[in-house]
Amino acid sequence: MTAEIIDGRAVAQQVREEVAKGVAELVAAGGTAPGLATVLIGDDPASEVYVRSKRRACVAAGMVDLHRHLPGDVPQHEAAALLDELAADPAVSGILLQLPTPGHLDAEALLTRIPAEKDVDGLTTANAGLLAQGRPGLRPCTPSGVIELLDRHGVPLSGAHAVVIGRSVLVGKPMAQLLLERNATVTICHSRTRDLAAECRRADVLVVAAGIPSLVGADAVKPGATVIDVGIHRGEHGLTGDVQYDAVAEVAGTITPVPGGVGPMTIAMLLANTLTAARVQQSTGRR
Ligand SMILES: Nc1nc2c(c(=O)[nH]1)N[C@@H](CN(C=O)c1ccc(C(=O)N[C@@H](CCC(=O)O)C(=O)O)cc1)CN2
Repeated sequence: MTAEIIDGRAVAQQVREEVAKGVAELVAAGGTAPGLATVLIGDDPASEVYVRSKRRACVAAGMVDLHRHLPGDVPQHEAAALLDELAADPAVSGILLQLPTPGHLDAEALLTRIPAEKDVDGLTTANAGLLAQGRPGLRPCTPSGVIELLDRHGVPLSGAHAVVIGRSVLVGKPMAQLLLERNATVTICHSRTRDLAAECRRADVLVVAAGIPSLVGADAVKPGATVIDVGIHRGEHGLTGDVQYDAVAEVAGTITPVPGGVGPMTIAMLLANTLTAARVQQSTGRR
């Protein structure tokens, strides 16, 4: 059996077109084009690539690019002051602090400067709390992109057994909560999980966000399962994920590739969140 491949680039393009339409409608109705402030600190090459893609996507969707770049040795109080300035600026609908930040900075403390309604990355304590309580809020981009991929491919979640490998604040924990919100039975696995392969074999939907190249092989996948690979690793053979793609594609029913799977959805969902944030701010007169 060879798995159906989920084309993340195609779904991301659909989402981006829908967002562009939403922006045009907002402006036609007398609103203001959403403004996205990406904040990049330092010159990590991968972060530069991601932020450039976010800025291009933002402009292509009809939004205003309000990017800010700080030097890698910026003191904590200056980075915090920039976020405070963006938080107070009515032209800024959404703020995104690109992660990771340089080691001398306390990224968690910086995130607290972002108001929940402008937190288009869904990473503040306020939005994480709303998600944990099952209340509306801005959701982290990568896990909400995974849900979008599953929905648009008709993968049933209610009553399904979902296994998430990874417990990061960026992906694993919110992923598990979003799956729970959709009535999946969710198991979270991590580095101390005993017999990882046995846990994974119980999954109808397996989301791998471990950050370990080729961690999941065919022995860990139930025949016909949906396998979503969130990992991304740069090696001599190009980009690879946390899943042994060729072997797992022989067992799974549906699978995401790397590249071209979850990655493009991260940027598409950032745009969707920015439009949502702008709509809420403009409808409540906060802008
Ligand atoms: N503040 C944030 N920081 C980081 C996040 C995030 O969601 N918010 N996620 C990652 C990196 N990331 C976005 O920032 C990201 C990763 C991958 C992709 C992507 O499109 N990947 C492509 C391959 C692109 C390439 O050639 O490198 C793919 O998988 O097809 C987009 C965004 C960490 N930091």
